[in-house]
Amino acid sequence: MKSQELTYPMYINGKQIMLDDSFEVENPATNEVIGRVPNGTATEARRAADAAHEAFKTWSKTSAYERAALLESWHRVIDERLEELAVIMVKEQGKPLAEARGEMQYANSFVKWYAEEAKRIYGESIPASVASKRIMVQKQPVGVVAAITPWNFPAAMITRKVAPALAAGCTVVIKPAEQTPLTALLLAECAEAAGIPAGVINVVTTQNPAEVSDVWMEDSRVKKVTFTGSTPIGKYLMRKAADTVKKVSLELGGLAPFIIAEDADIEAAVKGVIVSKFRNAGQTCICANRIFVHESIKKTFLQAFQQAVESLKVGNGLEDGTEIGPLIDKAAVKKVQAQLQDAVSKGAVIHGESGQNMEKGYFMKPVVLSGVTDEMLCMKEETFGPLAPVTAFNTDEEAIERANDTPFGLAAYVYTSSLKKAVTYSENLDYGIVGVNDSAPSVAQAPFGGMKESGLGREGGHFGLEEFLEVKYISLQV
Ligand SMILES: NC(=O)c1ccc[n+]([C@@H]2O[C@H](COP(=O)([O-])OP(=O)(O)OC[C@H]3O[C@@H](n4cnc5c(N)ncnc54)[C@H](O)[C@@H]3O)[C@@H](O)[C@H]2O)c1
Ligand SMILES: N[C@@H](CC=O)C(=O)O
Repeated sequence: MKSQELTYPMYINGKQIMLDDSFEVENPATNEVIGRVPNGTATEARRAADAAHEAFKTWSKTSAYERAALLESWHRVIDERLEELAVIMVKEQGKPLAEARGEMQYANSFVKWYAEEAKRIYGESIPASVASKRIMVQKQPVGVVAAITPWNFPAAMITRKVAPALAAGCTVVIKPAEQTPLTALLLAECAEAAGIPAGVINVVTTQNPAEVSDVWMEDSRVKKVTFTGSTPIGKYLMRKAADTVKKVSLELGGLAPFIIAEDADIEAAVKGVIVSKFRNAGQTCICANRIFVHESIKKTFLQAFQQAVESLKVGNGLEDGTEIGPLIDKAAVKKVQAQLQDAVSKGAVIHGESGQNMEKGYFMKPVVLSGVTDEMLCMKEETFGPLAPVTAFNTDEEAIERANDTPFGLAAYVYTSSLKKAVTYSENLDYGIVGVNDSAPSVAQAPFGGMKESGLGREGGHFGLEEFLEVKYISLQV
């Protein structure tokens, strides 16, 4: 169904670029086309890399204070246009408006934090072994950065990369996900309004991601690729990066265990798991994917959990009170349904109403499953949807072993009232992020990222800035 077909230009070297070929952006709640964007090709990818390369020559030489001031200004403009950004995000991505506002605040917190951090890129002076020498260590920007981002957090996954890159003195070429290009383009418009010079931020929209990214991966002027998305595409980009030995940061898939120990505060655990499991309709890389509950409290937990899940309102993200929006597309719904069918065919039990679709849009009601075993697909593959599989465990050792038995290692959660258990779990879970009695750990100042096949490098905090800096050692004979 078509309603409004405004075409939004992409953004290269401070210019708005339109192409004859464009593609539709769909509202996953209504199936309406909410706009079109240019279908960029290798030509636009090259133009963007040329612009970023040229802009790097001057941007990398600006003072940290100039870059900080421009990032502060970007933060101000985003803040002024926050509601507009949140609404466009709901329309193209589907999340409830309150969550979209929350994402915009989270996204903008990276811009603010790295505006401040730009001024703290310190070098070092190291004592030399002879009196006639001085050892100096400087930090320099790596160069042009290619940023490839997913649809689930259309703003935050961009600012979490671009703000530290700019603070370090790098310039960027961005390829947003084809499902959610509008938020990215609006962020670039805000950057231009903030006075960030032409060529420093470039956005190429495309329906052919490999065509665009291949140009950047083969271009030796692009010194770094920073990617958030699925593990298979992350591995593909890592292989491609090898030819020109680019620096690589990867934020990939997860399979988060959510462990509720026998001494947990059940009410807090239910609240925590609701926040973790159903944020963005379950389409968050750190969403609880596998819920492990101690056998002794399983019955009480399941009852309270089911009751809380039944009260969640599913609907269009722009309607008041909506807590769960649609999934991003038909393929996403099919994937979750396949996991549900697989689990039921292997003996899992559905609690309450099962997850049928609504009339329009890619909606799915949240589903709670019990009697789940580790052989079921939902315990092995990232779900990315509102399916909550619950399994019981008997000892902490068993929970840790089963939680670690996966190639993924992004986020894990444990609810307990014992300090000893909190320490044992957090030290033994092979995950980059562990939330202890905390189901919402993401903040701008902390290192976000995964172990094993969940990624390489960290975003956020001073760790996130170092990913965009080279270390240069200068040996000075005086
Ligand atoms: N670890 C994190 O911080 C984090 C954050 C958000 C999402 N994710 C993960 O992202 C996945 C969901 O996002 P998705 O479905 O958009 O992932 P995806 O890998 O399909 O797409 C991510 C980006 O890669 C692009 N892409 C796809 N094929 C490509 C190719 N051949 N070459 C270059 N680029 C290509 C897409 O256009 C998009 O921009 C989940 O696995 C989720 O866990 C991880
Ligand atoms: N939601 C994550 C990003 C991955 O989906 C975050 O909390 O930053």
